[in-house]
Order: sequence, then structure tokens, then C-alpha cells
Amino acid sequence: MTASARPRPLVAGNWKMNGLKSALKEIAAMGAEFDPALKRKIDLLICPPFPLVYPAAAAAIGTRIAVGGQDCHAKESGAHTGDVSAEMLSDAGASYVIVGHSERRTDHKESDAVVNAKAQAAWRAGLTAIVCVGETKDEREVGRTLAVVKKQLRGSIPDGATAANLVVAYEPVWAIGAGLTPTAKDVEEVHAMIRAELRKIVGKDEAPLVRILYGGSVKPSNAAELMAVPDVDGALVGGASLKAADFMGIAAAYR
Ligand SMILES: O=C[C@H](O)COP(=O)(O)O
Repeated sequence: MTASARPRPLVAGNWKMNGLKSALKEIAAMGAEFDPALKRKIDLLICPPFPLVYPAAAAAIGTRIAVGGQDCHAKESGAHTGDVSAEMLSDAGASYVIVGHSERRTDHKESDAVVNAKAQAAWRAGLTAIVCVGETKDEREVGRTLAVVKKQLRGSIPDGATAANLVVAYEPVWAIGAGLTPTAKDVEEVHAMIRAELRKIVGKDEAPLVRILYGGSVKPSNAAELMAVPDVDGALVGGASLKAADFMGIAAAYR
């Protein structure tokens, strides 16, 4: 590996609890805009709600857009009403799964240990785990951002991580859906720390190739600036991933 090795950027959309069958036309529209020049440069991923994973995977055939889940249970199957396993996501056509999103950590009280078990489940099923980390507004204000994110990384990423099975998403909780973003300098500082931690977790050869996404109010208007920050290897996009025009406007930062 050369010193200049860089990850292939990933622009990922998290539809959260949004989207009925009618939203599948957005995937077709994204596919139509994902032209060969852009395909050579980046990967695209859409994570729809569970009921749409299978039809989204069908809609994405031939587009080179990957499909993922937004969460998974740690177990393969069993008496866990309302939960979905990583194997079920894989069977439905997913190749990625988001674990430890701040909305899961808050709404469902998911600890780092739970997120770690879900990442292991993702790997068991052959999925790439997108492990989310990020500080709250209060934690940032008291200067604990780096300590909080470091603790989440150490607790949430299982042994056995590689550049192929792990993506890290840094999402400051206060920036999500708020129309606020950290400064480029603040994003750079956190991503540099994550890269340094990854050297300890996956080793110095593999660490430069792990994709570290930024998430939190990414839009077409700020994507170019955020994607140009050192150690930002793509985006995890919420609201602006629901419409093909917005999502592809963000992907266009890599043209
Ligand atoms: O997973 C996506 C993030 O939570 C960002 O959401 P947002 O782009 O709506 O701020």
C-alpha cells in the first residue's frame, strides 16, 4: 500500500422513518443521475425503513446504488418481537447496516456494548457496519467532544474490524436535522482523532482505508466544503437523502 492510499468515498442516505412505496421512484431517479464518471469515483447507498429494504434493493438493480438497513438485532433469529436481524437484511438485498445512530442510542437507550454486538451481527451476516458516533451539544460546550467520541469508538467497534467491513460515521447530535454544522476546522479535528484511533483498532496499514463519514445537516449547498475536509470520506445524509435532486446534489461534490 502506498502512503497516498485513500478510501473510496461513500455518500449514504438514511431515510429514517420516512418513505412509503411511492419513495422508490427516488431511487430510480438517483440511478439515472449516477453516471459512469461519478460511478468511477464514489459509492452510493440508501438505507430505507425496513419494509422498503427488499423493494429498494429491487429498484436499485443495475444502478450500482447499494441498499442498507438502519439497525439490526444482535441475534440471528428468535423471540424478539419487532426486531430485524442482520441475516434478514442481507436476505432482503442489503449490503450495509447502520448501527449506533444517535436516535437509536437515545430512543432505545443503546449502549456502546449493544452497538458493538450489533456490529458483530452485521459482520456475521456479511454486511458492512456503519458505526455512528457523536457528541451532544452539552458535551461539546464543556469541551468533551474528543473524549466522548473516543470512548464511543473504543466501545462500539468490535475486534476484527477492517476497511471492508467497517465505516465510521461522525454525527454531532446537535447538528442532526438542525440546519447547523460544525466548522470545517472542528470536523477536521474530530476526523483526525478518529483516524488516529483507527490506527490502534485496525492497524496502521488498514486505517487510512476505513471510510469516515460526516453526518449532520449535509445539503447540496455545504457538501463541497464538508467533503473537502481532510479525513472526510463521504457523508451520512438524513433529510436531504429523501429526494433524488438533493441527494445527487450532495454526491456532485465529488464530480
Ligand atoms: O443519519 C443521518 C443523520 O442523522 C443526519 O441527518 P440530517 O442530514 O437530516 O441532519
